[in-house]
Amino acid sequence: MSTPLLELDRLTLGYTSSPVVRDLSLQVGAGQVISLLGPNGAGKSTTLRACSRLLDPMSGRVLFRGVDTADLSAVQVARQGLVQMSDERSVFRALTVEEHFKLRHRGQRLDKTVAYDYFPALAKLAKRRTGLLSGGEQQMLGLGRALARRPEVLMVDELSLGLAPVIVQRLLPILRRYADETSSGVLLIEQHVQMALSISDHAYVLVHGDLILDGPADQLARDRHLLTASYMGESGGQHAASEPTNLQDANKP
Ligand SMILES: Nc1ncnc2c1ncn2[C@@H]1O[C@H](COP(=O)(O)OP(=O)(O)OP(=O)(O)O)[C@@H](O)[C@H]1O
Repeated sequence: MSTPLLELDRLTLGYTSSPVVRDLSLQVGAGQVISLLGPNGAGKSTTLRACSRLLDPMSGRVLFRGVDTADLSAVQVARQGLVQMSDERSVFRALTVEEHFKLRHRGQRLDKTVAYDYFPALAKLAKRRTGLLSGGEQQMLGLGRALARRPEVLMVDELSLGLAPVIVQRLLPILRRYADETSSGVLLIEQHVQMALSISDHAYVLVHGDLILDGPADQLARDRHLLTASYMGESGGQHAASEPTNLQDANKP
């Protein structure tokens, strides 16, 4: 198998001496959309912080294109293409949509043609001040700006925050298309679980910092009971002492 674009290798993370994510291994391959699911406080955002180099691992490694990122700064990993959609969410209300693409992002140029290709509606709104955009349009601009950085792995934490499900349903497939068309990877945190699974190849479920379950997204989408049970900590054992349930392994003869 080729080297994954992003690999978390037995990652343990925390803010104090007690870890909030334990021994997490996960992979994002070229052209894959991977969901990281789990209830509130499970450690999902903490995991993305470590990938973005905003938090040093207590143990374990984050590898980008097979290279340990431990010696890289947050700006360096982002420049190399491991990008978290974050501050793109905030818009400058007095600037137009077009003007947002002239702003560099931590020194990186934005390619507005990429954003307009994925969101033709943005091109039509180019001259509008962003203070006058709807919440969905602002999120479109945020995602458009993240894609305009041409990430090799894009990490998205709760695209749906504050948005109506119908808008999320329109935005999420863009991530699928981006992965398919550019062979980039996407690592997605999303509370709309079924919507996330519908665009994902594979999903991992974290509960209280432990990987409880992982498997092909279509299989998890079909087995809602297993997914619900995992959120309740009933699948594969509750804490690190037990092995996580891997649906692919479980199905091997
Ligand atoms: N800056 C911080 N300092 C100390 N503890 C933190 C910090 N940020 C998060 N935590 C704690 O780490 C744990 C995991 O939080 P995290 O935000 O990663 O969870 P999450 O799965 O993303 O949750 P949610 O879905 O609610 O966003 C929680 O117990 C949280 O209170």
